[in-house]
Amino acid sequence: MAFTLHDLADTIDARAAAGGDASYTRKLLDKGAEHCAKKFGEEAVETVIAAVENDRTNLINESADLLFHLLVLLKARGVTIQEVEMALGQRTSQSGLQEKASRKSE
Ligand SMILES: N=c1c2ncn([C@@H]3O[C@H](COP(=O)(O)OP(=O)(O)OP(=O)(O)O)[C@@H](O)[C@H]3O)c2ncn1[C@@H]1O[C@H](COP(=O)(O)O)[C@@H](O)[C@H]1O
Repeated sequence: MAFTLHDLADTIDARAAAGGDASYTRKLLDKGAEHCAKKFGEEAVETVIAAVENDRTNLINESADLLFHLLVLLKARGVTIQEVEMALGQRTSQSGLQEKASRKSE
């Protein structure tokens, strides 16, 4: 069976609950949400560079780093992947352009 973001989120939950610091995830979380956000930003920039350079292998690897750091950031702020999926699910009844227009009128 394919490895999913839910599997990764479960691993991150387990690392957060475990004692000690022999874990990169735990190290990030112990440094706080602001540090996790900074790391996510760095990975986003590296992903952008890979995309602009049209480096397919790097784009895949940087995207994996980016998604891992997003899940750690969500964990640091107490947001679950299910909540993000719910937000995406609520958008399926309208197009991206409609969703953008509705935000402008708020
Ligand atoms: N998917 C990942 C994953 N992707 C990227 N990374 C780490 O993210 C870091 C990003 O690279 P950088 O060069 O930006 O970071 P760095 O210079 O090493 O780190 P800093 O000292 O700057 O924080 C690397 O150290 C990668 O190993 C990950 N670390 C862990 N996971 C997953 O999380 C699981 C739990 O990992 P641990 O918490 O380490 O047990 C692992 O089994 C993996 O499935």
